[in-house]
Amino acid sequence: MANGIAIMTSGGDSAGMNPAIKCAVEYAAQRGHEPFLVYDGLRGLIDDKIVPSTRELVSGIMHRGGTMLRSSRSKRFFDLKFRRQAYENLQRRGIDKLIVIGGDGSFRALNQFYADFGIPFAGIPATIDNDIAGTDYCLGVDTALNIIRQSIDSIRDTASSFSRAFVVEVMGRHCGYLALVSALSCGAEVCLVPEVPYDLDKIGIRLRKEIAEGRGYILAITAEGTKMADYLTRWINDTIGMETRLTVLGHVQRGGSPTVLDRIMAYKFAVAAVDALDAGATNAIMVYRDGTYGSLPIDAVAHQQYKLDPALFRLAGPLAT
Ligand SMILES: Nc1ncnc2c1ncn2[C@@H]1O[C@H](COP(=O)(O)OP(=O)(O)OP(=O)(O)O)[C@@H](O)[C@H]1O
Ligand SMILES: O=P(O)(O)OC[C@H]1O[C@](O)(CO)[C@@H](O)[C@@H]1O
Ligand SMILES: [Mg+2]
Repeated sequence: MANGIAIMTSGGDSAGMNPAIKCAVEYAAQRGHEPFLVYDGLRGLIDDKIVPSTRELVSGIMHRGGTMLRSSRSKRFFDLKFRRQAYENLQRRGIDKLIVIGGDGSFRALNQFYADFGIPFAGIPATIDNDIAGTDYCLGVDTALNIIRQSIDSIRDTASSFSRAFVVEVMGRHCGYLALVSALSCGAEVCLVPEVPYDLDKIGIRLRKEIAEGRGYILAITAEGTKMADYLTRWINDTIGMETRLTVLGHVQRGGSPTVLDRIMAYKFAVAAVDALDAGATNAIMVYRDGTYGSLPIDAVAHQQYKLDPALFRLAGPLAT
């Protein structure tokens, strides 16, 4: 009987992927499976970049950011012809289960693959965007937040020294989670995210009043999904009358050594993924919700809209008005 489990990473890399790879390999072997590694994500699945894993291959990776398996966004995987090629690569090696560490798009890809060829998979949520429905946490978020925190703390030093305003754009695709948590934890004055309506007139009245009372500098955080960074920079400069600079943090947010939280979460998710496959799950996503680990069927995750935590939503209001 085939007992190969292939482990892969897909979509945007995030810190915590490496600890998840290591744990999945080691735990799968302990449970009597033959672990394989897929390099280059879905592209590698198609192009047969699949090797049996050994302890050596996954040693010394715990502290490294990104993914040692590398990742990709593959147009070809949308095409059945290439998915069939991927299936044949797995079949030849006796691989009958997959663990995918990635985001919602990667889960949809593997769900399509399951519908085509019946290869069960378990998904481990890993994306700095924290935009996966059904889970409060995705691997990489804490590390990204710490990098953003460090950057904003540094920007505050120069903002206060020069009595300037700074607009800082953070990643997150359509999700405002990174921006909002960063704004709250860094004490920003303004935060614009796609999920929360904002009112520049009210923000203007508030900032002018604070400046009249002695405010010397301003920190404003925007989520990339608002596409407001350039406009807000000009608006603060011209309307509020404070010299303003823009910093787009960009891909620096995706790198860095995983934090303790990301390492521990990676282990929990990886063990849960192997256990879920052993228990007969066919397309389950590992989740962490209200302090509890569990799994959800793919439809409750990849085809649902992510919703911002209502408590965060309420805290965001004062920063957007
Ligand atoms: N319906 C689908 N059918 C086949 N392949 C798909 C499907 N949806 C997504 N994919 C594949 O999954 C890849 C990864 O998805 P995506 O680029 O959205 O990243 P992600 O996994 O959501 O991670 P992140 O959002 O953090 O970058 C896509 O580039 C594409 O190759
Ligand atoms: O790395 P790429 O392909 O430029 O994609 C950037 C996107 O990926 C993410 O970093 C992760 O999904 C988003 O926050 C960002 O919009
Ligand atoms: Mg995604």
